[in-house]
Amino acid sequence: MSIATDAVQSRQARTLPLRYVLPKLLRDPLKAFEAVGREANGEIVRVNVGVFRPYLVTRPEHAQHILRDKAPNYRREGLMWKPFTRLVGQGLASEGPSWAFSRGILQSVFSGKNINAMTDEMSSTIAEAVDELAARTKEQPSVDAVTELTRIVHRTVIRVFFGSRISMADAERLGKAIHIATTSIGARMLLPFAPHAIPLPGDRAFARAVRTVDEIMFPIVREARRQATEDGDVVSLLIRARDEDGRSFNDQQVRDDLVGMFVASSETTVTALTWLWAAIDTLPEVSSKLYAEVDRVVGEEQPGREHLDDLVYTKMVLQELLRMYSVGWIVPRMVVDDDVIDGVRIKGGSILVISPYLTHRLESVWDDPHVFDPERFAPESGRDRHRLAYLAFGYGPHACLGSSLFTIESQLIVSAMLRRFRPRLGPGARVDPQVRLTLKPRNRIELVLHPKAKQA
Ligand code: HEM
Repeated sequence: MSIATDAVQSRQARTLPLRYVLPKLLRDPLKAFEAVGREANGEIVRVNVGVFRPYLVTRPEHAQHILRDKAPNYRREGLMWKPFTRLVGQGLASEGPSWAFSRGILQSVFSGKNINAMTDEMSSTIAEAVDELAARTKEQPSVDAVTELTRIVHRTVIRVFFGSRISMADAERLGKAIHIATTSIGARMLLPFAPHAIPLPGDRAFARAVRTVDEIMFPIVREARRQATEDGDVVSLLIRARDEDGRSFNDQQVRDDLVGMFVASSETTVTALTWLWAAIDTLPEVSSKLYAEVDRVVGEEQPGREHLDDLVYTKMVLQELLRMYSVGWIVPRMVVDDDVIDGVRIKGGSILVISPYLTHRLESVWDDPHVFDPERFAPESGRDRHRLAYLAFGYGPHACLGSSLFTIESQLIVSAMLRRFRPRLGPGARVDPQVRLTLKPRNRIELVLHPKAKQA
């Protein structure tokens, strides 16, 4: 389908009124969001949520217009990003030349042979962490999924990012400080117009957490620059990296983008892997196929680079997981100049939200979208789908830089866990998504790590 952009024949977007949205929004925000998606039915609408009326975009063709064809007109900035830059600086979370510089450097670091070296580091770290978990849960197999997956993912990310440049104690402090910073920022993001002179809940915790991050990060970066080694940890890679014009990062930029990547990579991965066990718990056909693949491909070995190509079904399950539980459930943009998309006028200066969560539930795009079915991602299927039918990692100039790292890390974590356990949800565990910066489980998810029987 081509997108008509003719201003003369254009019309206003239909607005879904506050009285329609608000009661549902208060009862259950995600259900309300789904109801809004059904009502919009692929059309571009404005959603009246009181203080502002963002455009909501769900159709793949419309998303392509925004994320790729006219990307410069839809900037990933806006008031809601401002507080975030105090934690991650002016590189990745900004737009324009400083973002392009960061993106160029990071793209060169997170590619090709560096990813292979990172995979080897991840493989041994994950195996160690899961073996420790197995030893700890011998007597008491019931655990909190988020706590244990956070342990595994943080340890892995910290090893890949810092190598041996950080002590265990500082690694733990850093993980905690970044967690506090990202969770205490909520009020500022919800009230983007509030001046900084007016204190908001979370401000002090946020400022303390950022100070802790700086106290840990700057000495590591300075020491790595002084030593100038050829090591493969991300700190060293960032210090050595050059963009196309031969420019390199200063210490502040290394610190900022490391923190940015840590934030982008940790919570997303933990949340996705928490959903996994919940999603397959009631689907014996999916789980037994997954177990059989891991048993056949990995068996008793330590999951590593050599197994990845054969963990095909595991990868399909992860793709389907991010279709149904799109951790990045909305992708917001600021509209720069007036535009017309498919006959609908879009006003410059307004906010527009693309929703992977809703795109992934469009009946016109996906067969039985509410059914968890990894076969949609079988190597031979899905050829007739629009490229942007699947938006889990965004698209265009801002597309996720960590999608391959996520897939590799998750294939390794899932297979390392299935080498030791048959995880099941605890009795009475409820799986209820909650909308935050990412789509998270509302309640504690208890996992029972039944030990896997030894293979004959
Ligand atoms: C479940 C895992 C993940 C999901 C669902 C996810 C999703 C996304 C999405 C939707 C975007 C696009 C945002 C936009 O267009 O505004 C994005 C951007 C980004 N992601 Fe991920 N991501 C994941 C894991 C990772 C990992 C592991 C890393 C790093 C190692 C990472 C690094 C980034 C970065 C740096 C960007 C910003 C790129 C830019 O603005 O140029 N992500 N991610």
